[in-house]
Amino acid sequence: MARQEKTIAVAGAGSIGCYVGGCLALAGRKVNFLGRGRIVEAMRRDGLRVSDLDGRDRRIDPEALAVTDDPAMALRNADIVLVTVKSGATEEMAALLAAHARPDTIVVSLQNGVGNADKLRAKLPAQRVLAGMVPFNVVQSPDGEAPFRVHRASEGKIMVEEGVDGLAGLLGVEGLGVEARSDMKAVQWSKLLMNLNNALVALSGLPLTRELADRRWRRILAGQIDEALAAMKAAGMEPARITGLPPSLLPKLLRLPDWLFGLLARRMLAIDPEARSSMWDDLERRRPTEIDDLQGAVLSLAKQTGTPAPTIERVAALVRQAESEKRGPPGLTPEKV
Ligand SMILES: NC(=O)C1=CN([C@@H]2O[C@H](COP(=O)(O)OP(=O)(O)OC[C@H]3O[C@@H](n4cnc5c(N)ncnc54)[C@H](OP(=O)(O)O)[C@@H]3O)[C@@H](O)[C@H]2O)C=CC1
Ligand SMILES: CC(C)(CO)C(=O)C(=O)O
Repeated sequence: MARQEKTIAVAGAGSIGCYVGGCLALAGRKVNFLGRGRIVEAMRRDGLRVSDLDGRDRRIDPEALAVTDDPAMALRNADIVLVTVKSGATEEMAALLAAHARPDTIVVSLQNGVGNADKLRAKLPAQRVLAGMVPFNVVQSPDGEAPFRVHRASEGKIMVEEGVDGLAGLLGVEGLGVEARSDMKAVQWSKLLMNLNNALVALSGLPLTRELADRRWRRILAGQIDEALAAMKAAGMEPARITGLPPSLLPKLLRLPDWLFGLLARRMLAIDPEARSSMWDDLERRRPTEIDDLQGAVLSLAKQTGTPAPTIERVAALVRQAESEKRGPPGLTPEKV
């Protein structure tokens, strides 16, 4: 795949879309950002700042950015579309792609959850749709900071489904490691285990490092992971190894005393102190969360396989309550969960 001539559209210019698209644009790739509202206005006015916990801090001037809220303009000449909207907006984005993207466009879902690539496939029979997985957290600058900044707050390589020659090379640029994988379903289920923590960060309101440093929160996460692993086992599914540790050992690691966990999980804890979770971002902005696609996906599997999942059910109920109250992250203690 010849790199410089390809046009890459970012469908959903938010945290992940602006970080990934920003790294690609900085590397000289042609990038169209499709976004809306506050972020489109900010990027048009002041450009984009892209930083990371490895110390990179780079800027793109507004004149060098192709940013629009017009789907036709962003999508019609795209060779690759990276879908970076939240799960609840996937169907809407799929309809825009069906209307505006070329049949030979390759669509890559860079979303959490295990069902978004399939939702896109169902609406886009002509296009090739690949699943992807983003392991790192991205923090957006607070409202009013200029230029709008996206900061990669933890480590890890993006994984994309194999099958399109040169795709990992096209997307793998400075600040952005990309690996092609043949086992994306197993990768996504494994990421889902990590994402069971998004809700705990959202309910506590704590930064990820502080939440993970507290064994009381880790025990709740371990309980959710145990339930998810039991449901996956009953369904004959094995989550992939995407961190240094086999997924089956995660609950054991999480239940260790704080001092030992801190020692053994040093790599896992290389996280910016500002990082929280994308579900915390949603409660903070009074938006719908991805609870149905994260805890909800495990609950569906648990129901199908007849395995109990009381911890996940309770966490999901608390997130749904916070979502409907629209008062932001409720700041719960582990005892309240
Ligand atoms: N944030 C993170 O650190 C991580 C996120 N992920 C996953 O990546 C995916 C994206 O998350 P994230 O980047 O946080 O989400 P964001 O909400 O930050 O970004 C999505 C953006 O897409 C915009 N959007 C939605 N629909 C449209 C549309 N029809 N046209 C134009 N713009 C649209 C949204 O605008 P509006 O706000 O107006 O709706 C929003 O700005 C999720 O599945 C998430 O779970 C994975 C790893 C880490
Ligand atoms: C924090 C992280 C990287 C892992 O849970 C994430 O996927 C998210 O915020 O959605």
